[in-house]
Amino acid sequence: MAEAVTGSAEIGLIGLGTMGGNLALNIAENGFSIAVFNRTADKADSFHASAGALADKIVPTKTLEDFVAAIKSPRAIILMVPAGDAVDAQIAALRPLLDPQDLIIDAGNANYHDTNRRDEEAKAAGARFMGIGVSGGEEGARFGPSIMAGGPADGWDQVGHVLEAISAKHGDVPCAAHLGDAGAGHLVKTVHNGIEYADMQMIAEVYGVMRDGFGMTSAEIAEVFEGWNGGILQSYLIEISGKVARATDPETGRPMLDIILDKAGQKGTGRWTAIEALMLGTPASAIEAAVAARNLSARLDERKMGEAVFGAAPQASDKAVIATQMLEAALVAGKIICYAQGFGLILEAAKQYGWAMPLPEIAKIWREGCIIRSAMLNDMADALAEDPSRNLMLAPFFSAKLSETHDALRKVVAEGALKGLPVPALSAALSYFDIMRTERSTANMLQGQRDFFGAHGFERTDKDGSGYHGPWAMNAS
Ligand SMILES: NC(=O)C1=CN([C@@H]2O[C@H](COP(=O)(O)OP(=O)(O)OC[C@H]3O[C@@H](n4cnc5c(N)ncnc54)[C@H](OP(=O)(O)O)[C@@H]3O)[C@@H](O)[C@H]2O)C=CC1
Ligand SMILES: O=C(CO)[C@H](O)[C@H](O)COP(=O)(O)O
Repeated sequence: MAEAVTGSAEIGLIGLGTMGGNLALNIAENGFSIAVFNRTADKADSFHASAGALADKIVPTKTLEDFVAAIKSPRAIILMVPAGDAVDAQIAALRPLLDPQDLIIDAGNANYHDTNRRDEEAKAAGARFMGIGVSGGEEGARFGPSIMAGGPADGWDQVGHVLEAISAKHGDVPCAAHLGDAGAGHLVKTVHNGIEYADMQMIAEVYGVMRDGFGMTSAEIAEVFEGWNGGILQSYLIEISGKVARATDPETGRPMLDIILDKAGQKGTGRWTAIEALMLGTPASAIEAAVAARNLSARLDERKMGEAVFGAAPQASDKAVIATQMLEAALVAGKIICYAQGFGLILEAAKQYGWAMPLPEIAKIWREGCIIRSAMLNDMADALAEDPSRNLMLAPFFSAKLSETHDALRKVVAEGALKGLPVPALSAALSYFDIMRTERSTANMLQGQRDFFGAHGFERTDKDGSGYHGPWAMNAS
């Protein structure tokens, strides 16, 4: 175990990559002295040397022992390394050097089940651990991310003021909050990313209708996104979609979008969201469709073979039938539905773990700094404050918006189906909407089938109770 206080740095950070380096500069710029350490140890010195006026606030260290010794006790140490084994290995290397009251904070994109486990392991060892989700990419980390914290309340008491200071601000309200115990912060970050996947996918789908259906150029599409960003869809993702569509390749002079290969990467958080939704039995079909679309995009060779066998599907779509205003309305509907699914998933997980998850607070800390920041989150915060357990699409503001836009969503999905323009996330959102407004669904047939082949029993519409069987029991084969 380490000796008592030797250092003066107010906080420590391990992992000077894209996120960690920028977060460390942000912390220093906000007036907190910070000790830094990196696996490739020389990076700490080069980072320090390139920190300019902020160098005074940064203590570079080359061994874990020196790093730990440089931090004021009780220590708070942020890890910004890749999720999984790297986090466990870093914790294992640090613990023997720390005092029990010291706090390790995993600020990477962890699977919240890992965070729950690490929290239990820390508690069993009499130590303290927090998991915080940080969103905003490189620029957010440097100038103000959205921060979703989970872990012991005394951990938040120790570092909350630093996290609030470095976070993005909505007006003067920090986009950082303590959301619950253990993995609560990482769960919320994961769902944030799941929503991010769906939002991005739906934007890509309407881009596809404009490109392949309407035959619009990238510049024309950029103009549409730029226009939408001045309206109800105002958001970081619409804004950057306009910028991506507007950009030209410096090498060839061609639109960037014509140069970028159509194979989407993924680091796993969208998939974690979809898996979690399935495990918790809560519908997140728009998010699942977005994950599946990324998986399909990666199968470029198979897609080429498919095109060779069946011919390219997209056919021209009549702009008079599907105007760009209709695409905008379809995106509004899809967006409301994917957020309804995301917040529903958070609510379900919170129930399972007994976390008093503050849903309106989550919408508030997503208003700035993070990748899914948008004007609509303000209205979502208000709607969730009215009733956090109600499906978001039933809140009066959003039910009115959906009533105005679901017809456009249907027309876009129908046109996509007719013209071979894939719109899987918008289509999943539409099916969710249709199912969620149908009192009498078709699951009576499923129950009949289950009872027929497995005597699973069903409930009746005309009597109370369960475990009823149909007249087919003797005939089943
Ligand atoms: N990039 C983004 O937009 C966002 C990323 N995140 C999350 O932040 C975390 C860091 O991501 P990012 O900064 O982009 O990643 P980078 O690849 O830029 O940096 C990774 C850092 O972790 C260190 N590292 C890698 N492997 C190990 C290991 N086994 N043990 C100790 N240190 C290790 C690297 O050290 P070395 O220099 O030696 O390689 C480097 O400092 C991830 O969890 C990521 O998911 C969260 C939000 C946004
Ligand atoms: O957390 C993030 C943004 O919020 C990261 O940028 C994340 O890497 C994005 O996910 P993916 O790489 O799977 O697209």
